[in-house]
Amino acid sequence: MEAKKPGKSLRRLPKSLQSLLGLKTYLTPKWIESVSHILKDLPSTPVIDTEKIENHDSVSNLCGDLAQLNKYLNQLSLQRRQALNEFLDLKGNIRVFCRVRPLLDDEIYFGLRSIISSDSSNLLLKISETKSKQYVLDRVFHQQATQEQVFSEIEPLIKSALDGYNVCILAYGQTGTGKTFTMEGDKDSPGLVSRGIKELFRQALDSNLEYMFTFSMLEIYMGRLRDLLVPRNRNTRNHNAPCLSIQMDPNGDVDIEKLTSVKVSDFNQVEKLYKLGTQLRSTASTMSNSTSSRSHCLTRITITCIGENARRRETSKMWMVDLGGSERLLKTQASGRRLQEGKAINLSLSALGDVISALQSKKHQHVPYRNSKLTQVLRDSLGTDSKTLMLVHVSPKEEDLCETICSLNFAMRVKSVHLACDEPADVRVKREETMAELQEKLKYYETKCRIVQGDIDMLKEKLRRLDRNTETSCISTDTMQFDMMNNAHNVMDSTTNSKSQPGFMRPTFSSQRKMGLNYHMSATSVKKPPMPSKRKSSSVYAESAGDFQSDYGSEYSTVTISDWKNIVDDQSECSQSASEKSEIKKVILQDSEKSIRDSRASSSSCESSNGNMANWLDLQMTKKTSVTASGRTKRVLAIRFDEQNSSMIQSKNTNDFTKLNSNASIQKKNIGAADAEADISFDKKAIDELNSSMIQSKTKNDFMKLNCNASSQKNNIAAAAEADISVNKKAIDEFLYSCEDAEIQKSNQEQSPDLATPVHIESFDKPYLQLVQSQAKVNPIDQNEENQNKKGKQQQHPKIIQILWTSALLGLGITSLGYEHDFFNGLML
Ligand SMILES: Nc1ncnc2c1ncn2[C@@H]1O[C@H](COP(=O)(O)OP(=O)(O)OP(=O)(O)O)[C@@H](O)[C@H]1O
Repeated sequence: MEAKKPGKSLRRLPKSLQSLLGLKTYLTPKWIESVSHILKDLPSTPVIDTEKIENHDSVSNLCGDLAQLNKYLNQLSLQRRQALNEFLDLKGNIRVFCRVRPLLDDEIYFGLRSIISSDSSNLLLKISETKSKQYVLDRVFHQQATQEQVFSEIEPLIKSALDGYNVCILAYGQTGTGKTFTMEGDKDSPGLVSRGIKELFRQALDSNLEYMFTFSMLEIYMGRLRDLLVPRNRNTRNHNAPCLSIQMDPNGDVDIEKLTSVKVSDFNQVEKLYKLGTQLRSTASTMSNSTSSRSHCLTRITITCIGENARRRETSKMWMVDLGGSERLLKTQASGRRLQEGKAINLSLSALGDVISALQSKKHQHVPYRNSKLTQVLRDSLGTDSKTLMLVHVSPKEEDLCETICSLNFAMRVKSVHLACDEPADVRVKREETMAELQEKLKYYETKCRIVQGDIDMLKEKLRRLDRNTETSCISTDTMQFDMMNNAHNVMDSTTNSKSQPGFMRPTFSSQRKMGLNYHMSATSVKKPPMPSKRKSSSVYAESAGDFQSDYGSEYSTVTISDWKNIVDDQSECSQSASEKSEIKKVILQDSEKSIRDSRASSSSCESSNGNMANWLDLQMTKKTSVTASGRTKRVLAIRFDEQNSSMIQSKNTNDFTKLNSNASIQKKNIGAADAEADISFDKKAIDELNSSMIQSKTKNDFMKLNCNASSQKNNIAAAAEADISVNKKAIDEFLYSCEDAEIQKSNQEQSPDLATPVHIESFDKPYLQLVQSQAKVNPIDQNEENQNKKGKQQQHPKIIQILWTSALLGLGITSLGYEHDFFNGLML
């Protein structure tokens, strides 16, 4: 059989024997002499596992390269960011686009003709047969422009949002001109919200940084802010829903109290939430539009970059706003509630125009944010330090001419001053040249970033492969040694009178009794190497939720969106996915809410940490009283654990891998540590730990690779265990048969009190030999490992090592028990 390379344990042998000699006062001179002989015969230099060393060499080289590349990538990213920011500054931080709605089928049917013609930045409006008016905008999308084309102009803003800028995209226009179509889109042509968020996740994945996203949705209906991620009763949703309030935090950031924020990690999660939110939005049939939006719908995604200081802000926001339709109230002949709604929308749109105009002119000291809830909410995302895009929608119909002129006048009011006709031609040319240069730079940096990122990924892959190899060889060698020692440990377990001693050196139970040492032995006294503490399954989220809990003295209830879907609007739409229990809502309730809830006799399920949706909905309906409470409350939604797993499968995160990898190495070390106090069952625990740490991971690659590591470890451990079991059994057998002297194994002493007295091998009769062998067979650890992996590969130790070890063990046992004889001499080869 092929001899296995000597590993860690053999290298440690001299050291162990040296420390053995340190106990010479307790040992007989003959024993010392024998051990000294063994030492002399040992190779003077430690045996080196060259394969492992080579690996480590390459690993350290690769790590060095990786660090350099990461540094370079960070520099490139910074330069890219600067170029982008300059580019957007030149383009204007507040830009105004115009989109012309195509004539709809019924309009074509009735022979209506468009009064608008356009090119990329000019719009010509036919006012009469003889008169036209021209408008110059940052960009004009003609009637046939697709959603993709519109989105392509928005893309740079997504990058800015990831770079830490607040971004605000607003769809403005007369009712029925296609604002909702642009933002929401339909099944075949999704709108800007879906595309924007998808792109956000894509770019986040491509970058070498780690991001955290949360999703929120609210509407401003008649001056009231309402959470669109909180279900409301269908009949009362427009009137009795709780109203959120706006606060400014000390940094000047807007904070909307009680607004639900859902942590999201992929687009699918966002899509579900967005669909739910839009279903709750207030709409009604008007003369202009059968499903007219009667409120402003604001979708927010917050982006937090973990461990990156070079961003503009630690947490940035991207707002995507579908504004309510502007309308001439006289024309719509609205009355009652529709009239009130129309007035509220027009007032807030006018306030928005004032704010943007003030920001654009840069002459105003005062920006009138406080004039409407809309501008208060968007305050920190409309300023000079943010990127704003206003998409003005117009109708091509002649009958809408007045509204179109109003909308375009609004666009002129808010559009960038530098694009006005009064910009001198030479200034304009210069600006355009600089922009073109910056665009080139941007392209260069982006390509370079991609190439470097590719190199980094390649190096990481190499590292993983090397690491796996190292791990495998480490485990297969060390575990084998470890098991061997473990068997020795079974033979001669010990107390901890000298922790620095190898386990096998410690006195046996009976010898301690003989020596009168205070000895307590129990199964639990066997020490295990330290285990990494088990983390909660819903890692980051649970932690943050815990913080909220302590901050606000509140408690959670949990609601699944499937329940929610069943209760909230549109049964038919929701039923399709009603069985998907995808998200868990973790809501932190304030004390007032809690007391209301507690007082409800039937709310037992709500009181548990996993309250059901019906109770939660009930709670929403009783909130009329609770919203007046002064205490601050946060609502937080978390994605269900299995959903997180699926999302982590889709994400790529190098930090996680490193963390997990280091976890894995800890485990590996623990597994590999040839400590006689450990046992094989620890390996199984270590694997469980490793598996649990994998579950906490957020990345597919890491998950897969770690899984692969874990299984290879499992296999290795099982294989090594099996090999060792057989090797050890064989060694014991051989030793027992070939040597004339031996001591009874400690395990036998413990398990058979009548055998506790040491017995010479001379006195071994056949039944005793059978007993020793059967002990080895019934050793539960061995049995377990054998059952675990019967197909594991057999591994061999050089016979000499086995004899040396066993000699040392038995020698110590015998001498410490006071038996002196020459058996060592017989062992010397
Ligand atoms: N670019 C477009 N291509 C095709 N259809 C469009 C386009 N823009 C709008 N429409 C259609 O016009 C109709 C009205 O559009 P939409 O509801 O989006 O208008 P709106 O501005 O949101 O109205 P409101 O302010 O009342 O909510 C819808 O049927 C929509 O499908």
